[in-house]
Amino acid sequence: MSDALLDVRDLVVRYGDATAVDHVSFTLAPGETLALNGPSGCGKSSTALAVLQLRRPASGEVRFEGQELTTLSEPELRPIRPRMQPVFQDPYGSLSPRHRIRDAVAEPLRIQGRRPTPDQVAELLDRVGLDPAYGDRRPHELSGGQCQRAGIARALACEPHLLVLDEPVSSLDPSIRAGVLNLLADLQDDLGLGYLFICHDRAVVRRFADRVMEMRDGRVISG
Ligand SMILES: Nc1ncnc2c1ncn2[C@@H]1O[C@H](COP(=O)(O)OP(=O)(O)OP(=O)(O)O)[C@@H](O)[C@H]1O
Repeated sequence: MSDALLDVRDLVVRYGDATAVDHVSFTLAPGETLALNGPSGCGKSSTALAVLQLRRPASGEVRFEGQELTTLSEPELRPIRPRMQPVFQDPYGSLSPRHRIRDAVAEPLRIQGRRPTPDQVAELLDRVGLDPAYGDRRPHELSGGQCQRAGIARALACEPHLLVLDEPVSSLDPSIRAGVLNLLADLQDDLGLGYLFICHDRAVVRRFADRVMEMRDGRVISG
C-alpha cells in the first residue's frame, strides 16, 4: 500500500460541458508541501475542491490516507472530513461576521459533537500567535493577518493531517505575508501536516514549497 497522505489519479472536474481539471495526477507525502501554481482559471481551486470532495469530480481517484474518497457517500465522508481542512484566500469571508472568534474556532469541534473548553480554544489561538483575548472579538475587529491566523486555528481544531491552502496569503498585505507563511512552516514542522498549497505567486511558491506542480488549462504541464 502507498504511504502517501494524498494520491490523486486522473482527476477530472467539469462544470457543465466545460472541463476545469483534465486528468490531473499527483501525490503528497505526510509533512510535505506541494504547490499548485499557474495562471488564473487553470484549475487550481477546482483541484483543491475536488480533493476535499466539496466538488465531486466527474472521474478519477482521490485516495486520502489510503482511503478512496470519490466513491464514498456524504455520511461516509463525515468522519474523514476533520482530517482534511481547507484554509481559503479571504480570511473575512471564511469566518462568519456575526460570530466571535472563539466560537468560529470552536465550531468544527462542535459540529463533531465535541464540547471544546475555553482553555482548548485559547490554546488554539495561542498556537497561531493570537492573544487568546482576541477570542472575544468579531472578524471585522481583527486585521487581515490576524483573521487568517484565526482561520488557521479553526482548521487546526480538528487535528487535521492535511491542510488545503487556497491562496492563503494572497489577500494579505505583503508586510504580513511572511509572518503567516512562517507560522504555517512552524505548524508543519511541529505537527507533520501535509500542505496542498495553491498559489499564483512564483516567488512565494519557490520559498515555501517542497515541490511545485504547474498547471495550464486544467492540465499539469510540469512537476
Ligand atoms: N462554479 C463554477 N462554475 C462554472 N465554471 C467554473 C466554476 N468554478 C470555476 N469555473 C471555471 O473552471 C475553470 C478553472 O477555474 P479555477 O477557479 O479552478 O481556476 P484557478 O486556477 O483556481 O483560478 P483562480 O486563480 O482565478 O482562482 C475556469 O475556466 C473557471 O471559469
